[in-house]
Amino acid sequence: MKTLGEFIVEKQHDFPHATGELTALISAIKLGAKVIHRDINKAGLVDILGTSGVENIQGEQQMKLDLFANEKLKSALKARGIVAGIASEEEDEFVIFEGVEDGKYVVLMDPLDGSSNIDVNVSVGTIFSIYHRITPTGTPVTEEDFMQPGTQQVAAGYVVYGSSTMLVYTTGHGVHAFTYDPSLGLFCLSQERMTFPPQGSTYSINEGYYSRFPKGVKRYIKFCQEDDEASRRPYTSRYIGSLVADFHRNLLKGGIYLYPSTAQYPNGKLRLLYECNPMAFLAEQAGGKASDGANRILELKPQTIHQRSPFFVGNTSMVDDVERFMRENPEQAPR
Ligand SMILES: O=P(O)(O)OC[C@H]1O[C@](O)(COP(=O)(O)O)[C@@H](O)[C@@H]1O
Ligand SMILES: [Mg+2]
Ligand SMILES: [Mg+2]
Repeated sequence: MKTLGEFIVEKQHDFPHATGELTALISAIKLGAKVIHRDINKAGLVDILGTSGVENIQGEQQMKLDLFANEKLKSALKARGIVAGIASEEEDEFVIFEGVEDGKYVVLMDPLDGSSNIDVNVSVGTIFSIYHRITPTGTPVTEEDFMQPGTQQVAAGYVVYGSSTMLVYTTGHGVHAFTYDPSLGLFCLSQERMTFPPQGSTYSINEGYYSRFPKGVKRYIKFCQEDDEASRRPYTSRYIGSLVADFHRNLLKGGIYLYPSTAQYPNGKLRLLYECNPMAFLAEQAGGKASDGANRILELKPQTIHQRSPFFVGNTSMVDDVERFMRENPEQAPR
């Protein structure tokens, strides 16, 4: 049995100039995940369910668990003295860590993904994306440090709080999964070098919004539901409503997750910097693909911290199919 700590130290050989700081950074996220796991597991017994009564800059109600997870991860990351600043779904602006101007890294995070599932005991997650800062150390980070394309990510990953709690990450050398053993307080290696199965047959989209989807997406959904044994259609429809949980299932079983532009979200719902980019890095490292319907997610040039993007991620052939239907049916989502 190999723990996450041992595995990361072992993998430092992948980086000739490794200093151990990235190892320390991921272990800070690991600590935050343990604390969140502990309270999520007894959510009904502690006061972390329900809304906080406060709205974030995106106009969304912040759940108590959103704020709890944000605080725990923020303090764990700051305490390590290597992260100079963070950006988070739950922070209106990027946060400069005072006194850590020498930190080489910045972290972007979705502290609690799948907020609509918090109160109903359905799997939720945490998503993280790590970059080297581009402004000089010894100075406070600036917005520039967070506006890097996804191709510049040093590492990315997620934690899924489900029937078991798992941490899945990549540093550009494959995708590896660790399962949390609460009796030992350790994340232990459960899958190394994960890849999408050759063919997928599950599609994950909120079909309740069908009438609001672009024509190309509507055509793709019909394609998924047609009978064609050779291509394993009709596909199965599965939608948990937590990106992390839907992605994790599709990574294991083969499939595609879709959140297109809609009338309500003309630029898509998911946030490029701390949802799309990290999942896209993982998907590509697992032999899959991530697109906004036409472009590679990782090459998109960020403009703002909380910008949204249409998001299609999963088996390469399935994302290719969506892109083809979008090209053949260029009509946008009805306004
Ligand atoms: O309820 P909808 O519109 O289908 O949206 C569900 C999607 O929104 C999200 O909940 C957005 O993430 P947050 O919960 O972190 O805001 C995704 O996890 C999920 O896939
Ligand atoms: Mg999210
Ligand atoms: Mg969230």
